[in-house]
Amino acid sequence: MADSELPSDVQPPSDIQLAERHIERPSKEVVFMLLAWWLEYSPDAKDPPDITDMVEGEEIVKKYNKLGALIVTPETRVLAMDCTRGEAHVVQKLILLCRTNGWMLDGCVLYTSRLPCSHCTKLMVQAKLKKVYCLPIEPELYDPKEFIDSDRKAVDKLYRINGLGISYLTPNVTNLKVSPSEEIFINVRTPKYELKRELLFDEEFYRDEEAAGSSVNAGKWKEGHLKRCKEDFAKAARWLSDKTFGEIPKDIHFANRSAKAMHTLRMANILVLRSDDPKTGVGAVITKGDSENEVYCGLGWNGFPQGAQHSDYPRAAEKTDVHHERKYPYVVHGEINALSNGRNWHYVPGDFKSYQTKIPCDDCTPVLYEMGVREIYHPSSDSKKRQKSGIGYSKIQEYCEKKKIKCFEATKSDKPGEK
Ligand SMILES: O=c1ccn([C@H]2C[C@H](O)[C@@H](COP(=O)(O)O)O2)c(=O)[nH]1
Repeated sequence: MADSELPSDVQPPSDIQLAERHIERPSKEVVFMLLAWWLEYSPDAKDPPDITDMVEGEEIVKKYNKLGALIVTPETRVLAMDCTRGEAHVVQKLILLCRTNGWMLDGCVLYTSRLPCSHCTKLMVQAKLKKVYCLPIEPELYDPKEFIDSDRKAVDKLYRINGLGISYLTPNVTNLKVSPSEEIFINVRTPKYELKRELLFDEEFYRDEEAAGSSVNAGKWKEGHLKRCKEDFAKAARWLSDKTFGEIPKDIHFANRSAKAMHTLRMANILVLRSDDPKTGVGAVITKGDSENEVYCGLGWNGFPQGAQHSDYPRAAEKTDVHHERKYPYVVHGEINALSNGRNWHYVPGDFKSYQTKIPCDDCTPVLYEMGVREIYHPSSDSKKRQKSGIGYSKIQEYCEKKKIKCFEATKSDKPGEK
């Protein structure tokens, strides 16, 4: 709910109360899993075509689900991410993209929305990935039913022989905050959208896995585990559909590229979950290329420098006017983190886009420009709030007027949001 919508007797928390607040942040694993899930909903995502194989003299037609996937380095940086877009399976494509760029994948972790098929798994082993996390939903290969079991056995063998770890991960969203920058999505209430994803596995599955001593789901399934997993999954699906992932509202525009741009902006909104700024979370996604072939290059959120403990730096914005006693000199901005975490940079000036949950400040605008960002997508900006902030936000206007950067503002009006 926006401040202006608060009932008159309810005061928003003061700057100091905010600064003292303990922030519940989901783990990076949870955020990566949510991103993999969200990537399945990309307007670009497409189920790959069927593959026909000969098995025991008979033709079988194998059907596959699309999925979302991220490859994450041991230092927890996202090296590559995408959804299945067409013919090639996304896991294969991402691994090959990394390898052909000369990036070693030893010890990297893969987050996928579904258990990858054997075609993808053997490449994961070959690339020396360390671990795979996926949602406990229907696997990538889903038909014919009688073949699923056989492919799972092949996948399981690949995991077991090569010591590749796999866990089903149900994102736990119990304490997730609603960030101030989520207001754009809350102002325009998203129609309730039921996620059509069902937990695949039933009691029978868990029992079989245990009996087989399978490395998939290795470990004992304790009494009550399945129940908790089901509850967590239902909660996560509800959270995704209500708070962040609802159907893209028809009345928010980004000129004529609304669906894809809104999808990426919402991805930036998921990243806000990891911000440790007590007042304003900022998420940013840097991409490259035109909308047909847009590649995700870097993800970031604002926060105190790595390794910072709660009391290491001043956390308030307005408590004092003394520069070094406020949070501003210490917080690393979302876009800067996205730029510095980015890989996939074949440096082509002018080719990059930034999707961010706040307009860029006067420090970030020139950096974005000089790093090659030429388009910025952001939610509608509240100028009253900007004036209250300890940072300036006027330079972006100047860059737009000089046609150095184009800004696209998500607006609720009938008119396209280009400025
Ligand atoms: O371009 C920008 C501008 C600001 N941020 C960050 C910096 C701070 O952590 C917050 C702003 O805090 P206020 O208390 O709302 O002034 O946003 C950023 O990441 N990128």
